[in-house]
Amino acid sequence: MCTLGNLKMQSFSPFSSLYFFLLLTTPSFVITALTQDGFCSAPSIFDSDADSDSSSQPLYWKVTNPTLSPSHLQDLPGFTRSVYKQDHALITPESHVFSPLPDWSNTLGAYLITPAIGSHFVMYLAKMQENSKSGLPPSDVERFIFVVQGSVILTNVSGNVHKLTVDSYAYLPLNLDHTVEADAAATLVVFERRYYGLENHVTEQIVGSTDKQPLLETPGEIFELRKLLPTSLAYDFNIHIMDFQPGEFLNVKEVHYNQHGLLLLEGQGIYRLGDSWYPIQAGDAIWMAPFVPQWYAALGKTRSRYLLYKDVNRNPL
Ligand SMILES: NC(=O)N[C@H](N)C(=O)O
Ligand SMILES: [Mn+2]
Repeated sequence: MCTLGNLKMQSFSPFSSLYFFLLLTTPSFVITALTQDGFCSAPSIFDSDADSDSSSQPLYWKVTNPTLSPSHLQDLPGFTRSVYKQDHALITPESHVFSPLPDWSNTLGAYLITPAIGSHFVMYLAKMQENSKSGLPPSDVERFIFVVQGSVILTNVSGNVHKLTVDSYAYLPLNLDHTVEADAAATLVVFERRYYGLENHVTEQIVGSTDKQPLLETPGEIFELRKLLPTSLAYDFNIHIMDFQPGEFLNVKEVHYNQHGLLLLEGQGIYRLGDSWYPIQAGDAIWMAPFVPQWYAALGKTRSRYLLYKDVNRNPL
Protein backbone atom coordinates (compact mmCIF):
# COMPACT_ATOMS: atom_id res chain seq x y z
CA MET A 1 0.00 0.00 0.00
CA CYS A 2 1.21 3.53 -0.61
CA THR A 3 2.94 4.42 2.64
CA LEU A 4 3.76 7.97 1.61
CA GLY A 5 0.13 8.91 1.09
CA ASN A 6 -1.06 6.91 4.05
CA LEU A 7 1.63 8.35 6.25
CA LYS A 8 0.74 11.89 5.20
CA MET A 9 -2.95 11.30 5.64
CA GLN A 10 -2.63 9.21 8.78
CA SER A 11 -0.14 11.35 10.65
CA PHE A 12 -2.59 14.25 11.01
CA SER A 13 -5.77 13.60 12.94
CA PRO A 14 -8.72 15.17 11.04
CA PHE A 15 -9.19 17.50 13.95
CA SER A 16 -5.72 19.00 13.97
CA SER A 17 -5.51 22.55 12.65
CA LEU A 18 -2.53 21.57 10.46
CA TYR A 19 -4.70 18.90 8.80
CA PHE A 20 -7.27 21.52 7.85
CA PHE A 21 -4.54 23.89 6.71
CA LEU A 22 -3.15 21.17 4.41
CA LEU A 23 -6.60 20.25 3.22
CA LEU A 24 -7.36 23.86 2.32
CA THR A 25 -4.04 24.67 0.70
CA THR A 26 -3.12 21.38 -1.05
CA PRO A 27 -4.44 21.07 -4.63
CA SER A 28 -7.23 18.49 -4.66
CA PHE A 29 -5.53 16.27 -7.27
CA VAL A 30 -2.64 15.76 -4.83
CA ILE A 31 -4.99 14.75 -2.06
CA THR A 32 -6.73 12.33 -4.41
CA ALA A 33 -3.46 10.84 -5.55
CA LEU A 34 -2.14 10.47 -2.01
CA THR A 35 -5.28 8.90 -0.65
CA GLN A 36 -6.23 6.57 -3.48
CA ASP A 37 -4.48 3.93 -5.48
CA GLY A 38 -3.58 6.45 -8.15
CA PHE A 39 -0.29 7.41 -6.43
CA CYS A 40 1.14 3.97 -5.61
CA SER A 41 -0.90 1.43 -7.51
CA ALA A 42 1.63 -1.44 -7.30
CA PRO A 43 0.12 -3.93 -4.85
CA SER A 44 2.43 -4.63 -1.96
CA ILE A 45 3.47 -8.17 -1.09
CA PHE A 46 2.89 -7.16 2.48
CA ASP A 47 -0.86 -6.88 1.88
CA SER A 48 -2.34 -9.77 3.81
CA ASP A 49 -4.38 -11.04 0.87
CA ALA A 50 -5.42 -14.71 0.70
CA ASP A 51 -3.01 -15.33 -2.17
CA SER A 52 0.05 -14.64 -0.09
CA ASP A 53 -1.48 -16.17 3.05
CA SER A 54 0.18 -19.54 2.52
CA SER A 55 -1.78 -21.16 5.36
CA SER A 56 -5.00 -20.80 3.37
CA GLN A 57 -3.70 -22.63 0.27
CA PRO A 58 -2.70 -26.29 -0.30
CA LEU A 59 1.03 -27.07 -0.11
CA TYR A 60 2.96 -25.95 -3.26
CA TRP A 61 -0.24 -24.29 -4.54
CA LYS A 62 1.75 -21.45 -6.12
CA VAL A 63 3.58 -23.86 -8.45
CA THR A 64 0.42 -24.55 -10.43
CA ASN A 65 -1.17 -21.17 -9.72
CA PRO A 66 1.73 -18.78 -10.25
CA THR A 67 1.39 -15.01 -10.16
CA LEU A 68 2.25 -14.71 -13.83
CA SER A 69 3.36 -11.09 -13.66
CA PRO A 70 2.24 -7.75 -12.28
CA SER A 71 -1.23 -6.95 -13.66
CA HIS A 72 0.12 -4.03 -15.71
CA LEU A 73 2.54 -6.42 -17.49
CA GLN A 74 0.30 -9.47 -17.85
CA ASP A 75 -1.09 -8.52 -21.26
CA LEU A 76 2.10 -6.86 -22.46
CA PRO A 77 2.80 -8.65 -25.76
CA GLY A 78 6.00 -10.68 -25.64
CA PHE A 79 6.77 -10.02 -21.97
CA THR A 80 8.45 -12.93 -20.21
CA ARG A 81 10.92 -13.41 -17.38
CA SER A 82 12.32 -16.50 -19.15
CA VAL A 83 15.98 -16.41 -20.18
CA TYR A 84 18.16 -18.91 -22.04
CA LYS A 85 21.92 -18.49 -21.91
CA GLN A 86 24.91 -20.67 -22.58
CA ASP A 87 25.30 -21.82 -18.95
CA HIS A 88 21.85 -21.32 -17.44
CA ALA A 89 18.17 -20.91 -18.19
CA LEU A 90 15.24 -19.50 -16.25
CA ILE A 91 11.92 -20.96 -17.44
CA THR A 92 8.92 -19.15 -15.99
CA PRO A 93 5.33 -20.43 -16.20
CA GLU A 94 4.19 -18.07 -18.97
CA SER A 95 6.73 -19.84 -21.21
CA HIS A 96 5.59 -23.43 -20.61
CA VAL A 97 4.70 -25.30 -23.78
CA PHE A 98 2.69 -28.45 -23.08
CA SER A 99 2.11 -31.28 -25.54
CA PRO A 100 0.86 -34.86 -25.14
CA LEU A 101 3.58 -36.95 -23.48
CA PRO A 102 4.55 -39.82 -25.80
CA ASP A 103 3.57 -43.22 -24.29
CA TRP A 104 1.50 -41.54 -21.50
CA SER A 105 -2.29 -41.37 -21.81
CA ASN A 106 -4.29 -38.21 -21.04
CA THR A 107 -1.14 -36.43 -19.90
CA LEU A 108 0.38 -33.19 -21.11
CA GLY A 109 4.09 -32.64 -20.60
CA ALA A 110 6.22 -29.51 -20.64
CA TYR A 111 9.90 -30.40 -21.00
CA LEU A 112 11.92 -27.77 -19.11
CA ILE A 113 15.41 -29.29 -19.44
CA THR A 114 16.67 -31.87 -21.96
CA PRO A 115 20.10 -32.90 -23.32
CA ALA A 116 19.53 -30.36 -26.12
CA ILE A 117 20.30 -27.67 -23.47
CA GLY A 118 23.52 -29.51 -22.52
CA SER A 119 22.21 -31.60 -19.63
CA HIS A 120 22.57 -35.36 -19.10
CA PHE A 121 19.01 -35.53 -17.71
CA VAL A 122 15.47 -34.45 -18.55
CA MET A 123 13.18 -32.43 -16.28
CA TYR A 124 9.53 -32.06 -17.17
CA LEU A 125 6.17 -31.16 -15.70
CA ALA A 126 3.58 -33.88 -16.25
CA LYS A 127 0.00 -32.57 -16.12
CA MET A 128 -2.03 -35.74 -15.66
CA GLN A 129 -5.69 -35.31 -16.55
CA GLU A 130 -8.43 -37.52 -15.12
CA ASN A 131 -8.04 -41.24 -15.99
CA SER A 132 -4.43 -40.77 -17.06
CA LYS A 133 -1.57 -43.22 -17.05
CA SER A 134 2.18 -43.00 -17.38
CA GLY A 135 4.30 -44.59 -20.06
CA LEU A 136 7.67 -46.19 -19.28
CA PRO A 137 10.92 -44.28 -19.72
CA PRO A 138 13.33 -45.53 -22.41
CA SER A 139 15.35 -48.65 -21.48
CA ASP A 140 18.26 -48.11 -19.05
CA VAL A 141 16.72 -44.82 -17.89
CA GLU A 142 15.90 -44.20 -14.21
CA ARG A 143 12.98 -41.98 -13.21
CA PHE A 144 12.16 -39.73 -10.25
CA ILE A 145 8.64 -38.35 -9.77
CA PHE A 146 7.50 -35.73 -7.20
CA VAL A 147 3.84 -34.82 -6.68
CA VAL A 148 3.24 -31.07 -6.83
CA GLN A 149 -0.56 -31.14 -7.04
CA GLY A 150 -3.23 -33.82 -6.59
CA SER A 151 -2.46 -37.49 -6.00
CA VAL A 152 -1.46 -40.53 -8.08
CA ILE A 153 -1.26 -44.30 -7.66
CA LEU A 154 2.09 -46.00 -8.28
CA THR A 155 1.97 -49.68 -9.11
CA ASN A 156 5.07 -51.67 -9.91
CA VAL A 157 5.72 -54.99 -11.57
CA SER A 158 5.71 -56.89 -8.28
CA GLY A 159 2.23 -55.49 -7.72
CA ASN A 160 2.89 -53.29 -4.74
CA VAL A 161 0.76 -50.15 -4.80
CA HIS A 162 1.47 -46.72 -3.28
CA LYS A 163 -0.74 -43.66 -3.18
CA LEU A 164 1.44 -40.57 -3.65
CA THR A 165 -0.01 -37.24 -2.50
CA VAL A 166 1.48 -33.73 -2.66
CA ASP A 167 5.06 -33.70 -1.31
CA SER A 168 5.45 -37.47 -1.88
CA TYR A 169 7.87 -38.93 -4.40
CA ALA A 170 9.14 -42.13 -5.95
CA TYR A 171 12.40 -43.28 -7.53
CA LEU A 172 12.10 -46.03 -10.16
CA PRO A 173 15.32 -47.84 -11.11
CA LEU A 174 16.12 -48.43 -14.78
CA ASN A 175 14.02 -51.05 -16.57
CA LEU A 176 11.59 -51.50 -13.64
CA ASP A 177 8.09 -51.85 -15.07
CA HIS A 178 5.65 -49.55 -13.29
CA THR A 179 2.58 -47.38 -13.86
CA VAL A 180 1.56 -44.06 -12.39
CA GLU A 181 -2.18 -43.48 -12.64
CA ALA A 182 -4.41 -40.56 -11.78
CA ASP A 183 -8.19 -40.62 -11.72
CA ALA A 184 -8.29 -36.84 -11.20
CA ALA A 185 -6.00 -34.02 -12.32
CA ALA A 186 -2.50 -34.18 -10.85
CA THR A 187 0.83 -32.45 -11.58
CA LEU A 188 4.21 -34.12 -11.22
CA VAL A 189 7.72 -32.86 -11.72
CA VAL A 190 9.74 -35.68 -13.30
CA PHE A 191 13.49 -36.22 -13.71
CA GLU A 192 14.89 -39.00 -15.88
CA ARG A 193 18.43 -39.90 -16.85
CA ARG A 194 20.36 -42.77 -18.38
CA TYR A 195 21.66 -44.69 -15.36
CA TYR A 196 25.42 -44.59 -14.88
CA GLY A 197 25.97 -48.06 -13.36
CA LEU A 198 28.71 -49.02 -10.91
CA GLU A 199 29.86 -52.60 -10.48
CA ASN A 200 28.29 -54.39 -7.47
CA HIS A 201 25.90 -51.47 -6.84
CA VAL A 202 22.20 -51.56 -7.63
CA THR A 203 19.45 -49.09 -6.94
CA GLU A 204 16.01 -50.05 -5.71
CA GLN A 205 12.55 -48.47 -5.83
CA ILE A 206 12.17 -45.71 -3.28
CA VAL A 207 8.86 -44.21 -2.12
CA GLY A 208 8.82 -41.40 0.44
CA SER A 209 7.64 -37.94 1.40
CA THR A 210 9.67 -34.83 2.11
CA ASP A 211 8.28 -34.28 5.57
CA LYS A 212 9.51 -37.71 6.68
CA GLN A 213 13.09 -37.04 5.55
CA PRO A 214 15.50 -35.91 8.28
CA LEU A 215 17.26 -32.55 8.18
CA LEU A 216 20.93 -32.95 7.31
CA GLU A 217 23.94 -31.04 8.54
CA THR A 218 24.86 -28.05 6.36
CA PRO A 219 28.22 -26.88 7.75
CA GLY A 220 28.81 -23.21 6.88
CA GLU A 221 25.29 -22.79 5.49
CA ILE A 222 22.02 -21.78 7.18
CA PHE A 223 19.45 -23.27 4.79
CA GLU A 224 17.66 -26.47 5.87
CA LEU A 225 18.53 -29.49 3.72
CA ARG A 226 16.77 -32.78 3.07
CA LYS A 227 17.85 -35.38 0.50
CA LEU A 228 15.13 -37.56 -0.96
CA LEU A 229 17.34 -40.44 -2.16
CA PRO A 230 19.92 -42.52 -0.34
CA THR A 231 23.45 -41.08 -0.50
CA SER A 232 24.89 -44.56 -1.20
CA LEU A 233 27.13 -45.02 -4.24
CA ALA A 234 24.51 -46.87 -6.26
CA TYR A 235 22.58 -43.61 -6.82
CA ASP A 236 24.09 -41.34 -9.50
CA PHE A 237 21.94 -38.32 -8.58
CA ASN A 238 20.09 -36.95 -5.60
CA ILE A 239 17.16 -34.61 -5.10
CA HIS A 240 17.74 -31.89 -2.52
CA ILE A 241 14.90 -30.03 -0.82
CA MET A 242 16.31 -26.75 0.45
CA ASP A 243 14.47 -24.34 2.75
CA PHE A 244 15.42 -20.68 3.34
CA GLN A 245 13.66 -18.27 5.68
CA PRO A 246 13.18 -14.75 4.25
CA GLY A 247 16.52 -12.95 4.34
CA GLU A 248 18.57 -16.14 4.40
CA PHE A 249 20.94 -16.82 1.52
CA LEU A 250 23.57 -19.28 0.27
CA ASN A 251 26.90 -18.64 1.92
CA VAL A 252 28.98 -20.20 -0.86
CA LYS A 253 28.74 -18.56 -4.31
CA GLU A 254 28.91 -22.03 -5.77
CA VAL A 255 30.84 -23.12 -8.82
CA HIS A 256 30.94 -26.92 -9.27
CA TYR A 257 31.00 -29.65 -11.95
CA ASN A 258 27.53 -30.90 -11.05
CA GLN A 259 24.46 -29.91 -13.06
CA HIS A 260 21.19 -28.72 -11.54
CA GLY A 261 17.51 -28.72 -12.43
CA LEU A 262 15.61 -26.54 -9.94
CA LEU A 263 11.89 -26.02 -9.29
CA LEU A 264 10.95 -23.31 -6.78
CA LEU A 265 8.11 -24.87 -4.79
CA GLU A 266 7.45 -22.02 -2.36
CA GLY A 267 8.41 -18.42 -1.83
CA GLN A 268 10.42 -15.90 -3.81
CA GLY A 269 13.89 -14.41 -3.93
CA ILE A 270 16.85 -13.50 -6.12
CA TYR A 271 18.83 -16.15 -8.00
CA ARG A 272 22.28 -15.20 -9.24
CA LEU A 273 23.37 -17.24 -12.26
CA GLY A 274 26.68 -16.23 -13.85
CA ASP A 275 26.63 -12.43 -13.98
CA SER A 276 22.83 -12.17 -14.03
CA TRP A 277 20.48 -11.67 -11.09
CA TYR A 278 16.87 -12.88 -11.42
CA PRO A 279 13.84 -12.26 -9.21
CA ILE A 280 12.18 -15.69 -9.01
CA GLN A 281 8.98 -17.05 -7.49
CA ALA A 282 7.28 -20.40 -6.85
CA GLY A 283 6.64 -22.14 -10.18
CA ASP A 284 9.89 -20.97 -11.78
CA ALA A 285 12.37 -23.56 -13.07
CA ILE A 286 16.12 -23.15 -13.55
CA TRP A 287 18.76 -25.04 -15.53
CA MET A 288 22.29 -24.68 -14.15
CA ALA A 289 25.11 -25.98 -16.36
CA PRO A 290 28.32 -27.29 -14.78
CA PHE A 291 30.45 -24.45 -13.33
CA VAL A 292 27.87 -21.71 -13.63
CA PRO A 293 28.31 -19.40 -10.60
CA GLN A 294 25.13 -19.81 -8.57
CA TRP A 295 23.69 -18.13 -5.47
CA TYR A 296 20.25 -17.58 -3.91
CA ALA A 297 18.71 -15.18 -1.40
CA ALA A 298 15.17 -15.63 -0.07
CA LEU A 299 12.90 -12.59 0.12
CA GLY A 300 9.30 -11.82 1.09
CA LYS A 301 7.35 -13.01 4.08
CA THR A 302 7.19 -16.77 3.56
CA ARG A 303 9.95 -19.35 3.36
CA SER A 304 11.56 -20.36 0.07
CA ARG A 305 11.66 -24.07 -0.69
CA TYR A 306 13.25 -25.46 -3.80
CA LEU A 307 13.67 -28.94 -5.23
CA LEU A 308 17.06 -29.48 -6.84
CA TYR A 309 18.39 -32.27 -9.05
CA LYS A 310 22.15 -32.82 -8.57
CA ASP A 311 24.35 -35.51 -10.12
CA VAL A 312 26.56 -37.19 -7.49
CA ASN A 313 28.74 -40.23 -6.72
CA ARG A 314 30.34 -40.45 -10.16
CA ASN A 315 33.87 -39.46 -11.22
CA PRO A 316 33.53 -36.44 -13.53
CA LEU A 317 36.19 -37.90 -15.87
N1 LIG B 1 22.35 -23.94 -6.22
C1 LIG B 1 22.31 -24.78 -5.11
O1 LIG B 1 21.46 -24.62 -4.23
N2 LIG B 1 23.24 -25.78 -5.04
C2 LIG B 1 23.23 -26.72 -3.92
N3 LIG B 1 23.49 -26.00 -2.66
C3 LIG B 1 24.26 -27.80 -4.14
O2 LIG B 1 24.93 -27.79 -5.17
O3 LIG B 1 24.36 -28.68 -3.32
MN1 LIG C 1 24.92 -26.20 -6.48
